[in-house]
Amino acid sequence: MELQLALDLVNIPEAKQLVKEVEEYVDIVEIGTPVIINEGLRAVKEIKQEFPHLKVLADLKIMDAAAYEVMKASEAGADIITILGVAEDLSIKGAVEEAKKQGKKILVDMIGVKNLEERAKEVDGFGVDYICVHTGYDLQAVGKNSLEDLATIKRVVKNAKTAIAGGIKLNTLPEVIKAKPDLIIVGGGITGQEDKRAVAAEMKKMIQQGE
Ligand SMILES: O=C(CO)[C@H](O)[C@H](O)COP(=O)(O)O
Repeated sequence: MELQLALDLVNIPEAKQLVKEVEEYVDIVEIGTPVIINEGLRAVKEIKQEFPHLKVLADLKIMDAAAYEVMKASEAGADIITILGVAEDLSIKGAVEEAKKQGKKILVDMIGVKNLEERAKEVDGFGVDYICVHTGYDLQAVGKNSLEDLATIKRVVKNAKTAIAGGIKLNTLPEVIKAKPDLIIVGGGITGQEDKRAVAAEMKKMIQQGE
């Protein structure tokens, strides 16, 4: 199980500072959609340059023009690029093809997918690298989480790695670990804490113990 730090509400200098604090304990740094909207792919480029030993995920949440956007994120240094599960089949296949050309990986974010089981089976057949269940901020606000969805995709996904995101905190991490996703994505559960390094270290320890 890998741990991904999601950076959403920071600018580039703040992102660098945050990664410095927790770099020993995370496997992947996510440059979140709001950061890319504010700072562009320069954020991906600068983080990859400063932390070349970490994998960087560009959370583009691609919906269209997939091959082009995967190419641009790859050029900026992203190792993993996200596309939405609700995108057209052709877009997801195009993203996978371009990522393979560039030696990169594709994570499909299943946020907003209604027919989760059926769609997860389909996108798993497209050769994507990760399939991620995700409770976005708007559903977190009404008390939802992705544990049930994780169980659903774990049942049907045969090729891709499974991932989970959305509101995971230290106190909810044990039940996530028990469900054994390949990748656990944590944003505010680390970035919103007073002692980020200590929380990241504790999370990493719990994940290692759960393997
Ligand atoms: O992609 C995202 C929002 O769309 C976030 O990066 C993801 O939900 C993880 O952040 P948090 O743990 O704070 O929910």
